[in-house]
Amino acid sequence: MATINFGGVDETVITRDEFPLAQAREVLKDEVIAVIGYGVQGPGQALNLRDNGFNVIVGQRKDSASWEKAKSDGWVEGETLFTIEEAAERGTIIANLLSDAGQIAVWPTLKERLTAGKTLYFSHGFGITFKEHTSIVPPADVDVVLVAPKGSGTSLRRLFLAGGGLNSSFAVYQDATGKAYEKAIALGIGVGSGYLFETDFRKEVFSDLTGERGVLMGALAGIIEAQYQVLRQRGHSPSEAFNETVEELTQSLVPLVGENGMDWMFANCSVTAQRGALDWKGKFREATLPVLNELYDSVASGKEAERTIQRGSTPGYRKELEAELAEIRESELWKTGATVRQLRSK
Ligand SMILES: NC(=O)c1ccc[n+]([C@@H]2O[C@H](COP(=O)([O-])OP(=O)(O)OC[C@H]3O[C@@H](n4cnc5c(N)ncnc54)[C@H](O)[C@@H]3O)[C@@H](O)[C@H]2O)c1
Ligand SMILES: CC(C)(O)[C@@H](O)C(=O)O
Ligand SMILES: [Mg+2]
Ligand SMILES: [Mg+2]
Repeated sequence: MATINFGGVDETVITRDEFPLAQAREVLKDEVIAVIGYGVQGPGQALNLRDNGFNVIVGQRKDSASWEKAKSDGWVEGETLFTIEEAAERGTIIANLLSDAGQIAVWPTLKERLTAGKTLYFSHGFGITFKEHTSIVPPADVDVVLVAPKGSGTSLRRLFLAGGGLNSSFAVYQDATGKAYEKAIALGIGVGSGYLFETDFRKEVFSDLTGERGVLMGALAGIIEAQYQVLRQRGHSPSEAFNETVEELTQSLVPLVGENGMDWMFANCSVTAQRGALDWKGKFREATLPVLNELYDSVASGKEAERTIQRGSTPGYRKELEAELAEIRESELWKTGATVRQLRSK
């Protein structure tokens, strides 16, 4: 463990230097990690764990698209790929990577197989924190831990294959064996984390739901739509509106922010741009602060969880979701994006 100063605040974090892969393998050498669910996080975590030398099996609904995907990723039926019931039976660490709404329906199946000394693992504090809505209450004699990669399962796998790691938070909710803490860290290293920072289940879910509804996804998509609309309504072409709103953001400026911070990105743009951005930044902050506070309140009150569960448990919801995504894909903005992406290689 290392104490690192983050902008003036000391935090204890774990990196692969302090907790190398060999140590993680030693901690988990007698464990069978059953990754339940093979959607987005499932493949990323299961494949990274497998390639890192851990004993991993996958549990998935048979004859689903994800079952076929698991087979094409090299998981073998009857050897490393099982039904959810059988994988949970065989696993000593049950990694619950079903969708958050799906976890409710499958919970009785998992609970029955969580015998004393096993570990229940999550990548989100959702099920435990919102137990009034999910009824997920683990038996007292199992360890309950969390490792939440801060990014898509796709990125977790891509970064791993490129020799890097995605930062993750980790938490222990219940330590029945006295070893939950080291197991959580070992799992975090095993799934391919960059550095690990500690949290608790409640803070993880509150921050995660806020982040994805806010700057990371919801606010980003909303502000892009708004600016594109303004430029189009003021007579600019799709190319001009898209390049000034999205293409430059993703291809030029945000990578600069990632490399060296916001001020460095500013410093690498014209003085004209810097003056304007500095003058307008505050207005955007003040305009969005009330919305972000409203969002946090909605998360903290359980309203967001309730809606996620209610929508996610509605039959046919996946189709509705796909229709909403198709509406975005088919909009002028994002159709322009598709054309612009094709032109990148020209
Ligand atoms: N998607 C991400 O990149 C990401 C990132 C960090 C954390 N997480 C967390 O990881 C967990 C898994 O998320 P995900 O996005 O990979 O899930 P997902 O939506 O891709 O679904 C995962 C699997 O759940 C299965 N499933 C859903 N409902 C089911 C049911 N009723 N019965 C049986 N199987 C069912 C699906 O077949 C799928 O294989 C969640 O807790 C999520 O919040 C996800
Ligand atoms: C990848 C995200 C947005 O960070 C994750 O939180 C999710 O729910 O998929
Ligand atoms: Mg999330
Ligand atoms: Mg997240």
